[in-house]
Amino acid sequence: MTHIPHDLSHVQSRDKAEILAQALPYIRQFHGKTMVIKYGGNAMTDPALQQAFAEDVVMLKLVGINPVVVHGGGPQIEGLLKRLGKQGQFIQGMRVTDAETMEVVEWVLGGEVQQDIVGMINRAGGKAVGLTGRDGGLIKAKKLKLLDQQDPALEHDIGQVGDIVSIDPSVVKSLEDAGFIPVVSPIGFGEDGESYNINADVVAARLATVLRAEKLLLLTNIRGVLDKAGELLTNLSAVEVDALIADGTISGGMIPKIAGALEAAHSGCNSVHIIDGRVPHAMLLEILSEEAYGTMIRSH
Ligand SMILES: Nc1ncnc2c1ncn2[C@@H]1O[C@H](COP(=O)(O)OP(=O)(O)O)[C@@H](O)[C@H]1O
Ligand SMILES: CC(=O)N[C@@H](CCC(=O)OP(=O)(O)O)C(=O)O
Repeated sequence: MTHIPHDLSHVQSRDKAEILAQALPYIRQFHGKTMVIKYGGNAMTDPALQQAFAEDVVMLKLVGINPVVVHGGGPQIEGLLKRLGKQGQFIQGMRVTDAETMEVVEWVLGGEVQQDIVGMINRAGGKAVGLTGRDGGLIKAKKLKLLDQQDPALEHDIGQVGDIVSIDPSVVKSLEDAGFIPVVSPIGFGEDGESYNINADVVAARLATVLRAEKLLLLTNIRGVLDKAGELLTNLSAVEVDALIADGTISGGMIPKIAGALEAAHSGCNSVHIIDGRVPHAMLLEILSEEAYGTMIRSH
């Protein structure tokens, strides 16, 4: 065992106390505010990180902040599709969703993944409640028209992928007010009750807008948005994002993420960040300390 000299352990506990004390102004500033946290499927693969995530969510609630979790589950959907002998296909970061894939999406997101997260938060001492877009009429959707990025006259048919028509946040607000932590699966419902698969970043961004959330945090499996040389871009505006998409620096799953982030920033969400969910307690550090993490998306 390493011996810690008395004076050094003293310094360490003083540092710890300072870190805790630093949180006070943030707790005061954010008390009573709503924060939407997108928990990406890639960020939830490690059990120790899952535990840290659940503890952070409970901690936020206990200090008077209202976290609303929107979860993904892309890799988990991919896993079940593979077992069924199907190969997933994506266009502009959106999964091509035929009827069978839609069934898998509903099982995996609305069932397994949602209930895992609800269970983890509850074991950490919170009171989480799982919702899909059907519950309380939360997410109304219609079929997404996906236009080709190069030729907008060309439309891609990607099946049952949803475009959000409206969000009725009353069920989320009632749960928040009653002390619960809503955990939302990104599944929307159409006029005839048909289900739609919606990218979780898009749902998180729209929910943050409708709830007038103080913050939108998108937890993913990368440090933030990177440039061509792999360097972290610490903050980005719409004009800069357009250029990065046009030259191919931003691609795949980062496209809906950044589009959602921009939408939320434009619609008045005070701060929007893409952060690394692989860092233990990344969310807590971003919210309750002066450190800046990941990429901040600016509205101008
Ligand atoms: N410029 C970029 N900077 C960072 N990641 C990028 C960029 N362009 C594409 N990506 C990809 O986007 C991925 C994050 O999106 P995604 O896989 O959908 O994550 P999540 O499951 O968290 O939503 C990264 O792991 C990376 O592979
Ligand atoms: C239309 C579409 O692409 N839907 C996503 C929904 C899950 C998701 O967004 O998961 P991540 O956040 O882990 O990527 C999908 O089927 O993978």
